[in-house]
Amino acid sequence: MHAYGALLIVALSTLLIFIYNCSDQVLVTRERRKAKSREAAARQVRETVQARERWKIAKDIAKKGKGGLHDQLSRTFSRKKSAKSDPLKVGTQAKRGAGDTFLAPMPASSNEQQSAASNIPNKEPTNLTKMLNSLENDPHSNEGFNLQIGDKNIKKQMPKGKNLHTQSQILRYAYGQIEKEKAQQEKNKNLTFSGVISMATEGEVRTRPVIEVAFKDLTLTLKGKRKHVLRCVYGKLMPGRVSAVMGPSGAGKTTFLSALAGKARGCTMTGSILINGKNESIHCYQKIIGFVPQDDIVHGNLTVEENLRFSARCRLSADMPKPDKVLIVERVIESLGLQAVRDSLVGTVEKRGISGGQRKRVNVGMEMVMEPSLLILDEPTTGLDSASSTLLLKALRREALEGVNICMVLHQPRMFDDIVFLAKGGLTAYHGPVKKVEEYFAGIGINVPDRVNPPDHFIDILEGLVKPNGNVTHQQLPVRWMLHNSYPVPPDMLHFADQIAAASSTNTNDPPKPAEEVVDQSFAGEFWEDMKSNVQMRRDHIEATFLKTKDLSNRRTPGVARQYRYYLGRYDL
Ligand SMILES: Nc1ncnc2c1ncn2[C@@H]1O[C@H](COP(=O)(O)OP(=O)(O)OP(=O)(O)O)[C@@H](O)[C@H]1O
Repeated sequence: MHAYGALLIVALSTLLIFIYNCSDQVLVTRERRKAKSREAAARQVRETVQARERWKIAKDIAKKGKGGLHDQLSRTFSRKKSAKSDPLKVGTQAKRGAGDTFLAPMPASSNEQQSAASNIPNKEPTNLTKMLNSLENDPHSNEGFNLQIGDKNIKKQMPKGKNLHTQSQILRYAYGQIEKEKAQQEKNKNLTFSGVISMATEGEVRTRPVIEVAFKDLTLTLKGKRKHVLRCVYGKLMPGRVSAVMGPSGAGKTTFLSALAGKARGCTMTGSILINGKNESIHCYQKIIGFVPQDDIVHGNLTVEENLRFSARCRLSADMPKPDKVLIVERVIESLGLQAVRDSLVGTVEKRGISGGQRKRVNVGMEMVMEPSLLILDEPTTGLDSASSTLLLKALRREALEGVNICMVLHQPRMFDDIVFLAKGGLTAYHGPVKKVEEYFAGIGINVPDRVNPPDHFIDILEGLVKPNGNVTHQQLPVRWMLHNSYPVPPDMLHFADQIAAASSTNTNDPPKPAEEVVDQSFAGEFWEDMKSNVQMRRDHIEATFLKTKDLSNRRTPGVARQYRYYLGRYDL
């Protein structure tokens, strides 16, 4: 009996060791098979596209040939006909009958032109096109994208997932769509921004709900410490535009993004954030807000594709067909240039995976695949080389073309529409279109020297590294912005307003007073305040994690049980 038991244990252990050692091999083989089927699908789609191209060229040639023959015959017949019809001296064009088929093409009368035009389907510009035209002409216009959250058209505009079941069918569908989009892009190269959108909207492009974020007198104060980390911020982030937040280190850029995303912890927030003009909590839209923090959000033990697919399956609408989810993931892989490493493990500290730059792109991709309406990114290009950051910014630009509102902290000044300059203390020094930033600073006497990048120069001034010329001091810049926009100036900053007024009248410059008085506290008082702020921070965290807010995003994501199933079935397509 004992011998049998021991034998059974040994057999089971051997089996387990065998399974453990073979599991890697099984997974590798499975990955290889998947890669093969993907390559086959891509090849098939490419061949179809090439065949279609060849067919189009042949059709054009045939058409030209037919046109030549048609013209020749037309000339012959029209000579005979005109000789016959000359005596009748038909001044105006007679009605064309069946026998006139071979008549040479004649200039159509205006009536005919009109009727011909009326036969062409009348392509009225869509709402999105109209809006983008107006946005191009007036970037400050309050007219946003017209599609609102809760719009019933959103579902209608979704691409039909078709009844695709097998992996190769789904992949062929995804690659086919991507090839189509590439061809469209190639065609649209010379079009303007609104031209591209109008082409896109006339096709079968899905439109996302839009989020416009306006903030008024937004102030964040550290609980217990009464220190402002963000102060009196006014402005608006528009859908379809890329906004960059810039400023010196410690100015409060990350804090600003966290406040926008509803993730600011340990702070008391005053002022208001309006979503699409309504005073609603940003938490109600969490399902359609993407947030890429500075730290990694990727799973090191999954491959690039698995990470993206897992995020898409858990965060896209549960009603969306699987092929459409695959298409979205493929599109993101393509636009972030991750094709070459799609099957590579992301990696952990112990196990080396993809490079740091690729990892950063996967982080961004994790949020792009959930098709956000508001995408917030904290330094997405940090650590990337120039080519990779250009690629990433281009991918984000394409997202903006779909109406996504993008706001990110950037250090490299390029490829964005609006800019927010934060000065130390979380105060705004400028917020508006990038085109007008130089004009604004020149208006207050700050000119950019030759061969210096304007945003770099302004950040150096805000940091206090470069002294601005004239009577301006870097501490005055936020108050100058408040006065420029007639925003109320906080009482403890009024002396800056007085300095500015005095400087403009007498050209004198008083030494700046300290912005905030430092209150000396006893050890016991400091200890008590620290304790209080720690408890409040914990309470904030628990509230944010466990308290449910009303969802207004109009997206029904899979429940926890289903997400867990996706997690367990990570190798499933
Ligand atoms: N919850 C918090 N608790 C304590 N201090 C905080 C908190 N949030 C923000 N701060 C402080 O606010 C200031 C601004 O921080 P933030 O991370 O927003 O700066 P930043 O502009 O993003 O800087 P960097 O460019 O260096 O990342 C810092 O001094 C930071 O210590």
